[in-house]
Amino acid sequence: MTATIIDGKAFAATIRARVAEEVARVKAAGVTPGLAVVLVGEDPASAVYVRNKGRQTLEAGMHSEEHRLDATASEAEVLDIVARLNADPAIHGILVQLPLPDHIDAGLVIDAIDPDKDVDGFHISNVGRLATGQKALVPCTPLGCLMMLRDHLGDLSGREAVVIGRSNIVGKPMAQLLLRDSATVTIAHSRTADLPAVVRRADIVVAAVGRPKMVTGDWIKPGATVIDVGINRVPNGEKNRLVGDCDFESCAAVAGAITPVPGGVGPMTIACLLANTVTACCRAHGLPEPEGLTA
Ligand SMILES: Nc1nc(=O)c2c([nH]1)NC[C@@H]1CN(c3ccc(C(=O)N[C@@H](CCC(=O)O)C(=O)O)cc3)C=[N+]21
Repeated sequence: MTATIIDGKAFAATIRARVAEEVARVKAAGVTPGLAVVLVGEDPASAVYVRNKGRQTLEAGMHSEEHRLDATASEAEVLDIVARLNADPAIHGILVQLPLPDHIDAGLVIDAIDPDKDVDGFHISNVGRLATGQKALVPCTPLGCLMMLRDHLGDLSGREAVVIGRSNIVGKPMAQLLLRDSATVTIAHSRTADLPAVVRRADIVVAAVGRPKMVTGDWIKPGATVIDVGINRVPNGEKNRLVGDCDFESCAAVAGAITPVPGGVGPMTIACLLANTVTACCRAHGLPEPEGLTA
């Protein structure tokens, strides 16, 4: 194995330490950043995420609250909670955990969140602000990926980046961020002709498709930087095991650097959620924004 392992877990800990410093600064100015998470029903895949998020929010010195609703809750009930959180001055960040049950229109709920409290960056106005280069709240997973890429590679300008996956949550905002850093960006997806050949051009590969071990070493240009966003649960004896969208062993034999799963992108996502909450708090109160924690 030749690739450098990009330790997202360790990097995320440094980001959280920076967030804690910023929280202390903001508190000294008389405000405590607050994050509210809304959960509808039980999604086992999200359980670890929710637990870690709540703990790390408190560890950073912020206010944290969880609003749990039954899986049978109506759309109106969810919209009502969002409206109350929008109006609550103690709350600077609102995250509605996805996926929502089928009977609730997720687009409607997301667009009901005050865009200035939308720490997921999923609201249509944050999507538009990012795409047009205005000040936005940026989705946490792509933001975490960008931080790791900048940390590892420095300047991204002129680099060939291939994003595999076109979701609104990862693929599209990732492409926007890479473009803003002047990379040459290709978005590949399930209909891309000769996907391996497209990926082989890339200096930067971001895999966000949700298919275990889909990307193999023969797709990777020697020395490329590989960011594996996939968090796939696959059966492993009695228990489940987490694997990424990349086949780690074969990719690591060719890549210059690669993120592991677990311990790569996942912890950075949570760190960026905390960072976005502090950023949103500073903007709401006209305080200087944290440096190095935004895109
Ligand atoms: N509105 C919304 N925003 C989200 O950002 C969002 C969401 N809904 N729904 C669920 C997914 C999932 N997600 C994860 C984040 C971090 C880890 C994470 O920290 N994973 C660790 C360990 C996980 C483990 O051990 O199971 C790792 O990869 O190392 C996992 C999953 C955010 N999501």
